[in-house]
Order: sequence, then structure tokens, then C-alpha cells
Amino acid sequence: MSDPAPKHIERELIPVIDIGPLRDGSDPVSVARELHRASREVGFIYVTNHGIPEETIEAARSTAMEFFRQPPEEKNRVAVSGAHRGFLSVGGAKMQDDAKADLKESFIWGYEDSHGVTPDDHRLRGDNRWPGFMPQMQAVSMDYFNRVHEVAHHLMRGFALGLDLPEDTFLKTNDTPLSRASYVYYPPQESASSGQFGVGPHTDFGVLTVLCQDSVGGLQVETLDGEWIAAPPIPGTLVVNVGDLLARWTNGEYRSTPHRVINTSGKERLSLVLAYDPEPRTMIDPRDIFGPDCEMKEEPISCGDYLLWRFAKAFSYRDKDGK
Ligand SMILES: O=C(O)CCC(=O)C(=O)O
Ligand SMILES: [Fe+2]
Repeated sequence: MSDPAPKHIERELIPVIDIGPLRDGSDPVSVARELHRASREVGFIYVTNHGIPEETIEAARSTAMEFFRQPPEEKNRVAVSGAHRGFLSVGGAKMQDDAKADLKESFIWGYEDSHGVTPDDHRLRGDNRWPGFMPQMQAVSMDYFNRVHEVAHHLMRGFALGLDLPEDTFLKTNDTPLSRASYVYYPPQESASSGQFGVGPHTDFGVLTVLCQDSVGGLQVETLDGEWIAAPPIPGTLVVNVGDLLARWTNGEYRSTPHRVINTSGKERLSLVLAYDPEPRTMIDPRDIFGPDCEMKEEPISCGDYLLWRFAKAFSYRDKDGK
């Protein structure tokens, strides 16, 4: 196992990008260029001026902590469903076949319309599992989801512009996205010397991840040189990273970067994570970007099929065929 201590606390390697001019339309192309550069290099980006009100983030955090503080039997009333919605207790996620199970607990929910309805056109989505004992959780969580999803949309427009494409290139099949959000709780851990992680080294499966860290720290990112560096919290920022599907869509041009969490702060840590994905039928096809003659490193695949395959390997509660 590699050394769990990060080599440097070095955040210059992970750029901080102000996405205000992309969101308000005043200078989208300059932002797009910065996003493009970062995605080809470290694959991780801090973004400022994301537009999510502090109160929305605070409300999501306090709801999440109220949920995690419930006794296990209460949380298990909304235990994760076959559609990957609900509470996933410690041990449910394992990022590598030979790894110890992650220490984290999470609560996962996804897109629903304003009537609370979720499409059931794919095995990785179905009704959200809102706990009856926390009546405010649905509204608070959906407010956060919708806001952070808007940030993901702006970023996807930015990535398209950065690749010299029309800005809607990645957003054509996006009305009912497969995106999921999670509240992720990390208890404090003594050290990682025994190969135990909050979340073990992994790349994210989907298109894009938008993470709201708290002030505790513990996220580490692997650089191109194979060194683990800390990605410490920076107040007012979100952390964005390229996922495997965006790397595949860009024929490997963008980098889906391994990362992990080791929470040795002595405090509890809470993350709000959006895994952004378009509709399941969306074909992830590099020819959308590089034209019909592109020499593809991997075959086109639908977003939904790809995620089913990856989920089957990562979550012990799922069958190996993804059901
Ligand atoms: O909590 C974090 O900082 C990272 C979470 C993460 O990597 C994930 O949920 O995929
Ligand atoms: Fe991740």
C-alpha cells in the first residue's frame, strides 16, 4: 500500500477558478480555457462564485448531520434500495476488490421533479427514500440538489466551450438526469496505516463530481507523478473533478484523477457530493467531440450501461450483474 500521508500540503497544483464570468455570460470563454487546462492536467479544480447560497449549504449540512445522528435502526428504515437511493451504512462501499471497506456512511438521493416523481427507466434510479421521521429533509435536500446541479450545468457548458464545441454539446440529453447526490459522513480515524480509509483510492465513475467539503480536511488527490497531495478546504469554494465518463467522452484527453479521504483530524467530517450524469440513454461517444474520424480508445457506451457495470463492482449490496 502506498504511504497514506500526503507528501505536501500544496494547493497550487489544484487551480482555483472563478466561474462567475461563465455563469453570468460576461466572459465564458476565458473560464472555459482555464477549465480545459485543469481538466487535462490535475483533473481537480476549486471553483469560486458558484452561486449556491450559504444558507442552502448550511441547511443541507444540518439536515445531513441530524440524519446521521439517528440510531442505526432509524437510518435503516430508509436503507439503500435496489435503485441506489437511501442510507448506505459502513461497509457498503468498497472501492477496490482487495481493499478494506470504507469507513463512511452515506445517504443517497437523486433527481425528482417538482411533484416528487422520479423516472424509473433505469435500474440505478427510482423513488428517493425520504425518512418519515425528518419531514424537512426532502425539501432541503432537493433545494441543494437543484442548486448544485445548476453549477454542474454551467461547468458542462464551460467544458464544451473549452473544447471549441457549441455550449450545449454535453447537455442535449439532460432533462431527467441520472445524477445522484450524497451526504457522506466520515467518523474520525486514528491513522490509515492499516490500509483503512474514509473512502479508499478511487476514480469517480460518472461524468463530473461537484463536492462541497466542510472545514475538516482529509481529501487527497493523486498527481500525474503518482504523489498524493492534500486538497484542503478553501472557504467559499466547491471542488470539481473529472469523472471516468468525461475522460472517456474526451477520448482520454481529460483526466479522471484518483483520490481518497483519510480523516485523522479527530473530528467528524461531512461532505455534500453531487455525481453529475446526463440521462441514462446518453451515448458517451468521443466522435461528438473529435468528429467521425476520431480514433477511439474505447467503444462508445451509454451512460446508463457504464454506470451499472461500475456500480456492480463497487457496492457489496448489489449483485455482480448490477441488480
Ligand atoms: O468526501 C470527499 O471529500 C470525497 C468524496 C468522494 O470522493 C466521493 O464521494 O466520490
Ligand atoms: Fe470520489
